[in-house]
Amino acid sequence: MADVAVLGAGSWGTALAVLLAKKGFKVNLWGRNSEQIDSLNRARENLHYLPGVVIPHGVTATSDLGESIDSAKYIVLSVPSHSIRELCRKIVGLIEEETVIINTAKGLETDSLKRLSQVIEEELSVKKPHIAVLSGPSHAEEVGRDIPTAVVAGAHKRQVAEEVQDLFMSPKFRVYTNPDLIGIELGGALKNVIALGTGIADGLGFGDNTKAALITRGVAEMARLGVAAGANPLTFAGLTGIGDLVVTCTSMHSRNRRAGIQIGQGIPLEEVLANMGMVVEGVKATAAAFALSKKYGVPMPITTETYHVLFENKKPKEAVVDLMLRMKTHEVEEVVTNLKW
Ligand SMILES: NC(=O)c1ccc[n+]([C@@H]2O[C@H](COP(=O)([O-])OP(=O)(O)OC[C@H]3O[C@@H](n4cnc5c(N)ncnc54)[C@H](O)[C@@H]3O)[C@@H](O)[C@H]2O)c1
Ligand SMILES: O=P(O)(O)OC[C@H](O)CO
Repeated sequence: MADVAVLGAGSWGTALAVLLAKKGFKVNLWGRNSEQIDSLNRARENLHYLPGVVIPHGVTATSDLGESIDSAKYIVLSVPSHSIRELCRKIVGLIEEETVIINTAKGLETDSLKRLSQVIEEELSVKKPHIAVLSGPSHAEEVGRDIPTAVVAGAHKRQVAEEVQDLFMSPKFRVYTNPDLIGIELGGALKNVIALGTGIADGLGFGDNTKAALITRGVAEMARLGVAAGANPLTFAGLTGIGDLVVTCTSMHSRNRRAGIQIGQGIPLEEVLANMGMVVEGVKATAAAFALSKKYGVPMPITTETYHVLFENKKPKEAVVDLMLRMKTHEVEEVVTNLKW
């Protein structure tokens, strides 16, 4: 019997499986592609998604979903956000009431605009498992190589968040807890939108001033939407807000930033996505965030301009001019801080 089943054998699922196996847990890693799974078991390395990281023998990879779950108490979801609902429908008959489902995907459901924990809760409602999220600044390439990293576990119940904290916590992987699921999940999804925008600015050849402006004004619009949706604004000042923004907007590991750079250089979106070979969550998240900003009546200028560039063929340079010259305003918003002149 496995202790943990990690569903999704891409970069993140593999890195988390490696981390848990190094802690001594028996881990089953499920991937839908049987050839890739066979290769992973043979080479003890995920050659496409996480090259150079040795997979310990505590990890057993399989393409059989039922076999992977194997009565595991903890199930980690590490597939792209657009496939979370479909995966939950497949596992609902395989889990127990006391199972802990830990979502690690960062995104929103594009049609319903729901957060992923809401999607999971809906699909698994007959079993009522415990649901948690794990999020924060954490590139698989670094976690797989034991580079010190700090993230956040969130859940409605403190005891569940603390269980997840204990499960993952290691000398190289520090886990905090936070009850603010709305803030954690919106932070994880929206930072990818700002990273695309920041990448576009890099692709246009702009500098560090531009990046600092986009990161800082990015967290302002993320928090503004978060507050309207019921989040704690302070969550956006934490690891799942500014922390994940910094790592995604500055690192060459980030697929969202790299995709943005290419778009800024004039390469069409379809071509960029076709060549990436990995998920670029920020593209779908941009459409969802743009719709949420309208739904809540919250201005999100960077998200809006990123949406125009990605989906309406607006020239990135024009988007920058429109951002710079939009209606002048003051910096600190009452909605976030209650500070008034
Ligand atoms: N890579 C990271 O550093 C990192 C860190 C934190 C969170 N995340 C999040 O984890 C999630 C997964 O990202 P990733 O980096 O592992 O992506 P990836 O592109 O590296 O791998 C995705 C994996 O999911 C599989 N997959 C795709 N569609 C599927 C479907 N419909 N059903 C089942 N499997 C499917 C692919 O075959 C692949 O194995 C994303 O939401 C991402 O934002 C990634
Ligand atoms: O490679 P990205 O842009 O999907 O970012 C990966 C992680 O979310 C960073 O925390």
